[in-house]
Amino acid sequence: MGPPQLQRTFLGFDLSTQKLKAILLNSSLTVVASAEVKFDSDLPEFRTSGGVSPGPNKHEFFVQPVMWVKAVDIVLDRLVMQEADLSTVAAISAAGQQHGSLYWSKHGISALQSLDPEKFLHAQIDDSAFVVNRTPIWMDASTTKQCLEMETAIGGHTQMVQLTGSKCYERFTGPQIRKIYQQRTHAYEDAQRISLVSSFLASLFLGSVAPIDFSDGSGMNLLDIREKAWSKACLNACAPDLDERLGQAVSANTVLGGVSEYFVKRFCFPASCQVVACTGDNPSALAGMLVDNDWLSVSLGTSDTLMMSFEKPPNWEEGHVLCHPTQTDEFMGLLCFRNGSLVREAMNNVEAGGDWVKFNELLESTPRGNFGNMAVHFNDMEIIPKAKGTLRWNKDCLPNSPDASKGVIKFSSPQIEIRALIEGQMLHHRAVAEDMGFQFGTNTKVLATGGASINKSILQVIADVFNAPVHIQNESEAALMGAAYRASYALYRHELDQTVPALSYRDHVLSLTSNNLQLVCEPHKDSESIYAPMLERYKAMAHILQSGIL
Ligand SMILES: Nc1ncnc2c1ncn2[C@@H]1O[C@H](COP(=O)(O)OP(=O)(O)O)[C@@H](O)[C@H]1O
Ligand SMILES: O=C(CO)[C@@H](O)[C@H](O)COP(=O)(O)O
Repeated sequence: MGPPQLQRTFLGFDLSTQKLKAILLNSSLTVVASAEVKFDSDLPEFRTSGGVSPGPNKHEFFVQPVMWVKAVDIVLDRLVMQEADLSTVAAISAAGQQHGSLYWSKHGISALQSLDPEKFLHAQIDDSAFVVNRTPIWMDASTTKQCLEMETAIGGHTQMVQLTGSKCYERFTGPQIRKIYQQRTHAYEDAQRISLVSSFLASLFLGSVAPIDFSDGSGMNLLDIREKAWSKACLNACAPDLDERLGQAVSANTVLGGVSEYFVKRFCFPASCQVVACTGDNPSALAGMLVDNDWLSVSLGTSDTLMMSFEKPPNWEEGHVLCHPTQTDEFMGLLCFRNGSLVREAMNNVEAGGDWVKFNELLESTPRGNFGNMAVHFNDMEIIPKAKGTLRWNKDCLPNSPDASKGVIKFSSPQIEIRALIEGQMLHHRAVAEDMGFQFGTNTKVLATGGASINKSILQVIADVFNAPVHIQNESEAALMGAAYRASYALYRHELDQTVPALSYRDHVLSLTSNNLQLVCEPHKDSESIYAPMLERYKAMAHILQSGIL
């Protein structure tokens, strides 16, 4: 047995749309155990599809919070079954899908503080712990009215962008809270505290309601991202007495306190184990990627997201600017595309019987550029641009031709359908990233993560459309790794003699582990000549879909 410091482990979680994942890293930040709980298949009693349920009204999506609590019970049991030694865990942190909100009842807060280690968490943090049992998540797009009201109240969307880094988006937590306040006023009044999904996980481990961190807090249209404090104007525009329900926001590097006695007694965590502020899954993915500012980070989870670091917030009113999770003086740019994996999955089911190997064979059997066939599939209302519908163009369709808005009904083969989907998705992502100010150039490198990043055929299309080499890390789950890395860094800062200068987050992590980047795909030489004109055609197609809903 080595010295105690070398026996310490760090536990990270990622509560994303479809799963709860856990990872245990040793003192050299290498994986020693991992486990996951898939909501649809492991918790069928909640009847989710892709981890969520549609609400009764258009664009409404929700989750029952108890499902997430139950998933925590199960994932910890699964770690123990793998003989993970939880008595070595020095610090815990987590990532959570962004924007979702949980509304704690008075009873829920006292239950958190007095958990009985003889019982499951879900038997104690049950429906009565929350005043809203069908809690909105990021897929919910039903708050257009509240967005307008909030922006109007603070003087328009430019003002909202200046303050919070984003104009009001339907899924952002502020408009969602306002909807609860307006439509379920009693529930809002009874809510003692409001958590994000990330700070909810921190609360379970802490045994009291945990603060929201600046990065995930930037996805609410409530935080002043420059001042790193709730904006009074935005709070007032949202709902009354909101500051006391949110509590003070903190840096993602904050050690919040010791783990709840429940985990010490039930799972043998050491009493010294510290809980570190949790953050959103996208900021956590950026933290897990350990890359510098030349890189474009691409997460292919349920949503496709692009992430980049900025020293100063870019001047664009679409997209999102968040407080950076690890470089505390900097910002991160985030673009989120709703029509990501679920659209690919639907196409895989129809055209390749749900078999990704077959899907890839079909994708690879068509040439780059797809003989001039292109498609845009916004099955659900896309976030940027706000557009819905499907449009297929063959080589003869031109932006000004009379049938441009109808396009063609179906392509002649599954091969063409599949390539048109993947090329169309990546052209969409590139066009929006360029609008945000990301410059694709000879230095650009892409790092891919998330569930679909194991698919090399899709990564090759990204390399070609972005005209940049694509890398992956050894572990395909950057958000999860980021959670455990941050736990290690915050504890290092917490224990550091204050007279000694602290290493940066990246230097700390890289002093313990290597980055393990693997180059997986390089762009073909003719890529730019093929995809530059297609980018213009894509823009015309997206414009047609966008005009359709205006
Ligand atoms: N081989 C594959 N090729 C393409 N997509 C895949 C593959 N394996 C899994 N996926 C996609 O990954 C998605 C889940 O990614 P994940 O990052 O776990 O999601 P989340 O973190 O949002 O819960 C699934 O919706 C699935 O479509
Ligand atoms: O809404 C956003 C980001 O703004 C989503 O990216 C959610 O954070 C869900 O993440 P995944 O489960 O798709 O990783």
